[in-house]
Amino acid sequence: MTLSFQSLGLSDARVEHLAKNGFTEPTAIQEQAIPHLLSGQDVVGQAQTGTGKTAAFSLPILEQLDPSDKTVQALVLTPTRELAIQVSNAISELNDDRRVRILSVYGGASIERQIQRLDRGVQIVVGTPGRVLDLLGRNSLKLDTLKWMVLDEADEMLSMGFIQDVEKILKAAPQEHQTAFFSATMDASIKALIRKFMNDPITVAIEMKTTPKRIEQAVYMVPRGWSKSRALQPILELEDPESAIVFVRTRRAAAELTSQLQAAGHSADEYHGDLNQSQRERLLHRFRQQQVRWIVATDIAARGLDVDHLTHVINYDLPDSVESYVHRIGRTGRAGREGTAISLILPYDRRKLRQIEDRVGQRFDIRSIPTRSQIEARHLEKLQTQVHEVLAGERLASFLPIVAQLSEEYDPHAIAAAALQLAYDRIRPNWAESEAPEEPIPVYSSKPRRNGDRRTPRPRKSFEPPKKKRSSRREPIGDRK
Ligand SMILES: Nc1ncnc2c1ncn2[C@@H]1O[C@H](COP(=O)(O)OP(=O)(O)OP(=O)(O)O)[C@@H](O)[C@H]1O
Ligand SMILES: [Mg+2]
Repeated sequence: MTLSFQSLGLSDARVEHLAKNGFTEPTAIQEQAIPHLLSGQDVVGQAQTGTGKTAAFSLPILEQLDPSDKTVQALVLTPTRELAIQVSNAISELNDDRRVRILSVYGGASIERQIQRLDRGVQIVVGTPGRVLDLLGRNSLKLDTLKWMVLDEADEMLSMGFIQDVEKILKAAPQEHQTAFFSATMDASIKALIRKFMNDPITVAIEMKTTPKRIEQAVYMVPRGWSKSRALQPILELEDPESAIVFVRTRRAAAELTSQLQAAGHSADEYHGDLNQSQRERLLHRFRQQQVRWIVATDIAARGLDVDHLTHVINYDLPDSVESYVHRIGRTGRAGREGTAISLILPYDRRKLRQIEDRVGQRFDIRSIPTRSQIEARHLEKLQTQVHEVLAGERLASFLPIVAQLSEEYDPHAIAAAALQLAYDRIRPNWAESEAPEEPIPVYSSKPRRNGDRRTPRPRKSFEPPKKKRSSRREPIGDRK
């Protein structure tokens, strides 16, 4: 049974405001976390990507903060700048009291302007650790009246790359405050840190062992002797993504693949840490406005981003960690929508793939690169769906006189087929330039699996890092050259 927002302890006015924003029923994490947060407890909240964790931690803060007090009462830390902006926008949308001021603070943007805003009085600050520390150091941000501290993407924030900054920030907060950690992934290694930073926390965990069912996950093997960029082409022809994030490992790979996609006439742009902050924000804005269809990104886009029309996530390169896979694919299939996640693999990726399978509790069947006839069939199927939609619409009537005229000479079936041919020719790939094979290319395997393929998936708690080289330290979300 789903509870209402009201029964969770939120005020009538807030519930009404939520309904206006399309929030009629709480999601599972909201249902379970909000009452604990309202009662003053520390909370560790784990729930799948795209299930409304932002509102789960923001609503109790908005409900209980004192709007007449102009000092900073809540601080939310996020691992990336764009996430700081997005979360502060989300909180602003949930807020209906004009006295409540929310500010995002992050690097790459004018610190003076952020200081001015803080001076004028802000109750909720959302920021990246680096800039928050900078502002604390200048005494522009003061935390002595802080009541709530939230780590969004907590496992990332407590990873080696961020932990020292986070500790310094926590030291600046008063003893008495409420702490909340939220993420879609929390591995066992952060338990000790939770004990260190939290006061008898309650853990609210929802469906942690799997990824959202609404995300269809597909894996393609790059054929022997093919480059990945060549293999990507028939996949894009088959899927024809409305809107996609293509994840690559390095900034350089992002730039290269973007150039290739653009040269082939696609609407694509690159998104990574070599861009300056205003370029990053501008691109994300164009992507949200659907002015760019595909972005080629490093892992700086893996966590938290909420772009509602995103239909596809493509792992051009597999991520380094299983957590990152979960977050990347979670950019699609949000808030009850459907989405598709596609991964391209090479034979040596099989081990990593196995770890991903264990984590998401699913075996993937490895597909070979789409053939021309598969692509053709998919396009015809799509065309048929579109014809159904057009038949249900009204604009159709204006074409009827042409049909009447043509039917003096031709059979109506032939006329319909001719119109379909015209439509199909516009959407089908240009086969002369296509890499799509005529015949399926067999998926090759390096070694047979030792225990055969019959193992049932066993969800695992966390990712086992490969034995060599990598230590348990993880880089902060950033990206590689
Ligand atoms: N109760 C609700 N009713 C309708 N939509 C909701 C509700 N709660 C959240 N949403 C919407 O769901 C989307 C995803 O929410 P959010 O970004 O908070 O997910 P998340 O759990 O933080 O995901 P991630 O792990 O990827 O960060 C947002 O667009 C948000 O507006
Ligand atoms: Mg989130």
